[in-house]
Amino acid sequence: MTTPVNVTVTGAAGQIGYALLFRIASGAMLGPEVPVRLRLLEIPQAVKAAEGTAMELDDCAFPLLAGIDIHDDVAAGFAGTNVALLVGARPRGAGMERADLLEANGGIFGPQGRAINDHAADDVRVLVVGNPANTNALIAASNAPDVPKDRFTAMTRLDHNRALSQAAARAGVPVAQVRRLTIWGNHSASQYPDLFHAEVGGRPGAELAADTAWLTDDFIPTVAKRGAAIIDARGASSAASAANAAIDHTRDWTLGTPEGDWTSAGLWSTGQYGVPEGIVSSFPVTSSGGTWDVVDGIEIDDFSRARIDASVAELVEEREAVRSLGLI
Ligand SMILES: NC(=O)c1ccc[n+]([C@@H]2O[C@H](COP(=O)([O-])OP(=O)(O)OC[C@H]3O[C@@H](n4cnc5c(N)ncnc54)[C@H](O)[C@@H]3O)[C@@H](O)[C@H]2O)c1
Ligand SMILES: O=C(O)C[C@H](O)C(=O)O
Repeated sequence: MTTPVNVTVTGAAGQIGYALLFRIASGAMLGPEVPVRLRLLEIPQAVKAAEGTAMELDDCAFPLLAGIDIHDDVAAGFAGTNVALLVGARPRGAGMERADLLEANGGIFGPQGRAINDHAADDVRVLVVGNPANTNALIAASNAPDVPKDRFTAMTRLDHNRALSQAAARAGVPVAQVRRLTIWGNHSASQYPDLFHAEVGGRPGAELAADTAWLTDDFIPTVAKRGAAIIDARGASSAASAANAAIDHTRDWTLGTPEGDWTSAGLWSTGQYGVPEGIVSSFPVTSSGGTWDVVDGIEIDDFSRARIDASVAELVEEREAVRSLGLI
């Protein structure tokens, strides 16, 4: 039997955790042949709820599920981990300023980065879902000096999937006929969903984007503010779609992206497309052999440049804030 892959999920007793764990255990993330051992990492108050989820996982009798461990200690939670999904984060509370949120999350992602550095497997791959996802990924990566920076990613796949769906609806084509869309920048309202290089129903995405009123007043804000719209409608942030995006991201990272397409992921910038080095920004990416590569050679016009720059400026500000707090 193949050796099980160790998958750690933080915030396992939360909403996203509940939508995520069963799909990982079913084989949707790493493939139908790969057994998984789940490590659920929670804060002490939520361990009992995680135990309930583990009971339900047992009750599914998933053939690929090789074991479940529950931890409230970061070192144990990441021991030997191959895939770490960092979902648990501190939500913004009433009266909390952005700096308070960054500081509270620094208290989570700094120690988790150090624990990954010291205890995870050599091939560890990390996806940060908990918000602010890009800067939390930056904090975790900065606290893991022995782990290559390209192993830390932030999730913008949900934004990417939202953009695919909006573009397909506009063109009246199935979502499978939308390819090569890009989310640039931050997983926040400043992100830039770029249709100009996409293909939609066999036609250039630039044809859809030529309707500037629709592009700027509808498509871009609908995608960028979708998270807030879901919170408004559900009274809670997106969970099943976020879990689905985490599955998509990790599956593509591990098994590769389809030929002729690309996707979006938050990666440690090495300066591509004028994005400053050392921030975690979303880029157009392909994956093969377990490595993300930023797609080369995309021409960026003035319209796109201004929007990419604005989102990147927000990431640089977040980096300065966490730097001044001593978190990186
Ligand atoms: N990147 C994205 O696209 C995206 C999309 C949706 C939600 N999110 C974010 O994902 C995060 C989780 O969302 P949710 O709806 O599951 O929240 P939730 O409040 O339902 O669950 C969060 C869980 O994290 C746990 N937790 C808190 N601190 C922890 C720590 N230090 N270690 C381990 N676990 C800890 C909590 O006990 C809780 O069970 C939020 O930050 C949310 O904003 C990101
Ligand atoms: O939790 C949020 O603030 C929103 C979430 O990041 C989302 O995009 O759905």
